[in-house]
Order: sequence, then structure tokens, then C-alpha cells
Amino acid sequence: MLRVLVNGADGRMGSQVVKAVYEDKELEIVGGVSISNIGRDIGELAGVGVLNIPVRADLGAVLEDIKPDVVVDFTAPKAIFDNAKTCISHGVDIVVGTTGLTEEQRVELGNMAVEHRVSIFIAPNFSIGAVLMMKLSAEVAPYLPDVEIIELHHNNKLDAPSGTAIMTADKIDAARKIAGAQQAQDKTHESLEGARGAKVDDIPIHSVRLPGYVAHQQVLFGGYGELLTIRHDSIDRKSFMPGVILAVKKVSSRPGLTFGLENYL
Ligand SMILES: NC(=O)C1=CN([C@@H]2O[C@H](COP(=O)(O)OP(=O)(O)OC[C@H]3O[C@@H](n4cnc5c(N)ncnc54)[C@H](OP(=O)(O)O)[C@@H]3O)[C@@H](O)[C@H]2O)C=CC1
Ligand SMILES: O=C(O)C1=N[C@H](C(=O)O)C[C@H](O)C1
Repeated sequence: MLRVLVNGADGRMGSQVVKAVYEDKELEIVGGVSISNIGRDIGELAGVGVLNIPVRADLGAVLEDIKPDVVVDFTAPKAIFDNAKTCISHGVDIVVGTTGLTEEQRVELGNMAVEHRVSIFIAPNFSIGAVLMMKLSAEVAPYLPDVEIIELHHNNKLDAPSGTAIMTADKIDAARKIAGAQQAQDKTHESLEGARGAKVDDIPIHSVRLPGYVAHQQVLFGGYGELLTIRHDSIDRKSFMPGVILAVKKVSSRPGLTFGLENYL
């Protein structure tokens, strides 16, 4: 049995992860960490009944005490770099769902993981549909290089643009470069700053934040007299759980950094 600790155990994603790990016969939920709800039972918070595992503070101290095999982190963009370093320095494999790490930070964490002989897995999106959306977008890009992304999320999301939108733009840009396909020059003058969205790899990303949304993205390709739109909708956070569980089981198989769920599929 792999012993799993969830960081951010009381959050929207963390509580779903507690439930998914608890329900998996090959995994054991052994701990939960957060900054709120200290002392409350992680099973009760996740709706699976009392597990007699209280939410605790101080990840480093809890790692020394519980010694889990894997930490799953769904916390906050401002916290994830330090959280990951804490896990790696304690010799514990980590599965990161939290967004907000820069490429430089990922590289640094990867090097640190190699040095400490542990594994770190990072995925901006754990849903199979979102992984396919990104793969299809990269396939389309060489043929229709003019593209914009609209991502739509719940209004409690802390970061914009989403990690998924950034990864999508990166994959599209890489595919266009390999194919030597160039987008048309954007000649628009913004009379109001931000009107054309934020640009990642020169691809405009428009972020919508509204109550009612969970996690959605449209990738809009434009051609001469035609449009192709790839849309993905996570309408329930359950959509991320098979990917998270897969990553927990596979993370130790690849030492160092692995980035993107497609590496496990
Ligand atoms: N990769 C993927 O497939 C997905 C990634 N995400 C990402 O996961 C992250 C979390 O999202 P979500 O669950 O909606 O957010 P929530 O705010 O619901 O949950 C995060 C939890 O972590 C806690 N927390 C914050 N900082 C720390 C810290 N330093 N140590 C321990 N716990 C901490 C928060 O406590 P408090 O509330 O008191 O601040 C909160 O309970 C985001 O970055 C989001 O983009 C989300 C969905 C899918
Ligand atoms: O905060 C969220 O909710 C989500 N965050 C991830 C992201 O930023 O891409 C994944 C998914 O979109 C849900």
C-alpha cells in the first residue's frame, strides 16, 4: 500500500483527493495538511466519514512524523514552490496539481529531485479530456497557426491565466515552430489595455472568472473562411481524480521531474 498525504486537504481539490485515495484499494490515506481547519478530521471534510486523521499545519514537521510515500499538493500558487522543496528535501515523492510554477522553478525542482533521488510530477491539468484538448490543439496548430484561447473558471480561482491555458499555448507554439508555421501579425491597437488578452508565446489568452463555472477552455483556430474550435469542460472536479490517482501510483517510476499527464498515458 502506498501511503499518501494530501497538502491542502481541506480545499476544493484536496478534499476530493482525500476521498479518491481513501476509496482506492492500493492506496492508504495517512495525513492531511493545510493552514485552516486545523484539528478537523480530513475524512469528515471529504464526506467519507471520520478517519481519525486531523488536518495538521507545518508540512515539514508532519513529513518527519508520518513519513508518507507520496505527497499530493493542491494548495496555492504562492505556496507551491516552497511546498515542493520541503517534500524533496525530506526525500518524499510529490505529485503537484497546484498551478503557478514558472519554467525556471520547475527546472530547479527537477534538479533538486535528482540530487535527493526523489520524483516530482507536475500536471497543470489531470483530466483526460483536457490532455486530449492540448494534444489536438498542437496537432491543428501547424495547419491553422492563428489561434486564441479563452479559459473560463470559477470566481474563487487565484491565478490567471490558468496553468492549462499556459501549457496549451506552449504546446501550440512548439508545434508551430517545428512546422515553420507563422501566425498573422496582430495589427490591432488596444484603445483599452488588456482588450486583446494576455499573451503567452504571442497567443492571446482571455480569462473569464464567474460563479457557476468549474474549469473550461476553448481553443479557437481561424483560417480563410473557416473556424475550428476545440472545447473542453470539466463540469465536476471528479474529472481530475483518475489522473491524480494514476500519478500517485506512477510517480516513483520516473526519478527527477516529469511534466504533464500525457507522460503517463
Ligand atoms: N492540476 C489540475 O488538474 C488542477 C489544478 N488545480 C489547482 O490546484 C490549486 C488549488 O485549487 P483549489 O483546490 O480549487 O483551491 P482551494 O483554495 O479550494 O484549496 C487549496 C487549499 O490549500 C490550502 N493552502 C493554501 N496554502 C497552503 C499552504 N501553504 N500549505 C498548506 N495548505 C495551504 C488552502 O487553505 P486556505 O483556504 O485557508 O487558504 C485551501 O484549503 C490551484 O492552483 C488550482 O489552479 C485545480 C484543479 C485541477
Ligand atoms: O483552479 C482550477 O479550478 C483549475 N486549475 C487548473 C489550471 O489552472 O489550469 C486546472 C483546471 O483548469 C482547474
